[in-house]
Amino acid sequence: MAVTRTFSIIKPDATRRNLTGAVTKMLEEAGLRVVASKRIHMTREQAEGFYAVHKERPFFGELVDFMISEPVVVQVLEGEDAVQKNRDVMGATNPADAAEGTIRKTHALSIGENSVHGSDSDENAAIEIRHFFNDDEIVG
Ligand SMILES: Nc1ncnc2c1ncn2[C@@H]1O[C@H](COP(=O)(O)OP(=O)(O)OP(=O)(O)O)[C@@H](O)[C@H]1O
Repeated sequence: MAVTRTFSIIKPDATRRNLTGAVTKMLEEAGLRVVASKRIHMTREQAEGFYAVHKERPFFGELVDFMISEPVVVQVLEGEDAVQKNRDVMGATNPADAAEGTIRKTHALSIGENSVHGSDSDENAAIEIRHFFNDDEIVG
């Protein structure tokens, strides 16, 4: 299995509750290494651009409002099969459906306020990483 990278966001419901460290610990314990990390307050334009694929979904406005409500922590994670490893430790989108021991089961509040984002493919990971990080900010 190859060492790859994925992109993660610790969402406002988690940063607001001082869970940046707790969430990062779960990512690290799952075998992912944090090779870049920064706390940012997304602009509306950034959030709308990032979630453009969901533009037609009924929850789009709510999702954008939530993502800009408080700062987030954006991270690049590295590890064997990083995209899948991250999605496994995140758990299902809806915390009610998430497996025991996952980040969303442990910390998420609802399907919207679900504590973390993780890329869903290697291709999207590369696009999302470029959206938020310059090459010199990533130290592997
Ligand atoms: N029914 C819903 N109501 C409110 N918010 C939702 C709903 N469905 C999804 N969302 C929000 O939109 C995000 C993107 O939805 P998607 O279906 O791509 O989930 P995901 O792939 O598990 O999450 P992400 O892309 O954030 O990792 C979810 O993480 C959640 O915050």
